[in-house]
Formats: sequence, C-alpha cells, structure tokens
Amino acid sequence: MIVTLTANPSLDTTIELTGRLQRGAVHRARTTTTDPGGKGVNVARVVTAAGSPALAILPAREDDPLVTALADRGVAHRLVSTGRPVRANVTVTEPDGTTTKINPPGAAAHAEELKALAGLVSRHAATADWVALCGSLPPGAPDDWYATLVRSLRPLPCAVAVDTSDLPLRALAAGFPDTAPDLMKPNADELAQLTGCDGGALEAAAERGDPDPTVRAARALVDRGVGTVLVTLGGAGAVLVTADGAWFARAPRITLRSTVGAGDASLAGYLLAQVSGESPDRALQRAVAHGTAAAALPGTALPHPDQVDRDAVTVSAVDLPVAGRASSTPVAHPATDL
Ligand SMILES: O=P(O)(O)OC[C@@]1(O)O[C@H](CO)[C@@H](O)[C@@H]1O
Repeated sequence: MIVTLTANPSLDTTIELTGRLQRGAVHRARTTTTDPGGKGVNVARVVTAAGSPALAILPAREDDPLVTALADRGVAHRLVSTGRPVRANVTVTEPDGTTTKINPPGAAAHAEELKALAGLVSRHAATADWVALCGSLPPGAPDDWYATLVRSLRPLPCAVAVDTSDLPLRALAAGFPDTAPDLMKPNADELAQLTGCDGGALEAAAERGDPDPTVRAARALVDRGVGTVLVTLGGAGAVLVTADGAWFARAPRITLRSTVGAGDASLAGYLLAQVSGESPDRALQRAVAHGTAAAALPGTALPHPDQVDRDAVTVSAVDLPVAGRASSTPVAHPATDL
C-alpha cells in the first residue's frame, strides 16, 4: 500500500492555447480541462491506475469537486474535513508544450486540521509500505511540519518519501539526519535549493549526457542521511543515487504536451517498482517511463500502464564521484524482463 499526503491539494484547470502565450494579450483557448491535483493526489492516481493499492490523504470538503473527481476515478481517499474549497491552480500550455503554472497559496489551515492530518497519516502508515509527503504546505502550517512528520514516522516499518520545495524543503534538510527520509524526489531547482548548485546547469549537463554534477549534488544528501535521492531532470531524464550506487536514465524524445504531474508520475513509477521489489536501476527506468508518459499527456492527465514505454528508457550505472570524472556504463535488461 502506498499512502500519500497532500497537505495543500488543488483543482487543476488547464487552458490549452492555440498559439504562444503573450503577456497582456487576449487569448482564445483551444480547450479547458479540470483535473484533481496536488502532488500526493497525483501519485495516488497513478498508483491506482496501475492497479496497485494507494490511499490519498488530504484536507478537503466532502462535496468538493476534487473529492468527487477522486471518487469517480476510483482513487481511495481519506479526508480531514474542512469547510473550504481547495485552491484552484491554473496551467496554461502552448502548442510546443511550454507550460506556465499559477498556484495560489490556498486557504490557511487550522492547527486542529493539521493535527488531524498527521494523525490520519500515522494511523495509515502502520499498514503502508510507503508514505509519501507531497507538495507545498498551506498557509498556517509551520515550515517544519514535514520535518516533524518524518521524525514521527521514522520508527514505523513503512518507508517515507518527501517531495516538496522552498521553505518546507529547507526546514526538512535543516533537521538532517534526524529528519532524513528514505527517499527524496527533488527536481534540479529543488536540489539546487538544498545544495547551493545551479539547477539549470545540472539539467544542461544532463541534456549533454553528463549526469556527474547531479550525482555529486544528490550524493551530498545521501551523505547527510537520506536513503535514496531521485532527481528528475525534465526532458533530460533522471538520476538515482543511493549509498551503494548511482544511475542515469535518459528520457526518450516525445511530443511534449504539459509538464504538470510528470514529477509525480515519476515518483509513482519509482514507488510502484519499489513495492514490486525491483532493482534500483529498473525502478529508475520505471520512474522515467512514467514521467515521460505524463509529459506527453495534456494538463494534469496522468498515464495508465499501457501508455508507459519502459523499453524507450535507457539506464546507465554512474561511478560514484569519489575523485575526478564519473563515467557511466549501460545496464542491460532482457526485453522479456521489462
Ligand atoms: O503548489 P504545490 O503544492 O507545490 O504544487 C501543486 C501542483 O502544481 O503540483 C501538481 C503537479 O506536480 C499539480 O497537480 C498541482 O497544481
């Protein structure tokens, strides 16, 4: 069972433009769609679509359209009931896949709601393989709320994953090693926030086929107690670093529709592989295959397994950067094993 917490869920509206976005102009939209959103919600949607047990925990009103959409999609969920609508996040996509996002802060959470959310997570963590704490925190939540939650979950048998950004991410890292989760899934910018490197440079190097700077930065987190770091690098693929090794997966070229949810689909793919007992390189391959499939879909649409092409993702082992340049070696997988 994969349990996700989305402390600041959203209803995602996507506006697909017929041309380029221009500041100050009136645009005619090709389509407008609405999907349930928030990072943990998205992870639970992908895991459910893959036929694996998932539970999404979130604060919302029972009659919120987000909750109705989850029920319609068969995504198991538990709510901490609030009297407020969830925030409305807006995505604008252009024909070349350029994705612009506007995420409002959301309504302020009350202390008793946060306490109830933490209680729900702890209760369901007892029977979970993984608990994933995902996304931004609502106003009213202390920046170290995830850090506190990780500390309280660490004695339990479940593994804990965190995918967040900005102040909650910094507060988590400030408590390492006590608050170090089993898995972190930063993108290049988030890894940069933690390690002081240049996120753009990490992605650019990976685009050129050089994962070394990303491996080095992720390795710094492993050295501080994080079990595994899965760094998503957009169209360049992803890097996985553990105490025992590092791997680089190149994403296949696709026609990009929307980057929204690609990181969440990657995390879901990785967790699905983990609960199936797959090796780290194969879990990375599955992560990138899921993320790539999500990026080829519009808005916050997320992939079904039949849209995920693992064969298209190549994985190389990377020498851990002890000294000098790291080098990568292709990892062979028999096609029948995919
Ligand atoms: O504002 P946050 O919590 O950081 O991110 C929220 C969000 O952008 O993340 C998902 C995509 O990853 C979307 O469904 C949602 O709109």
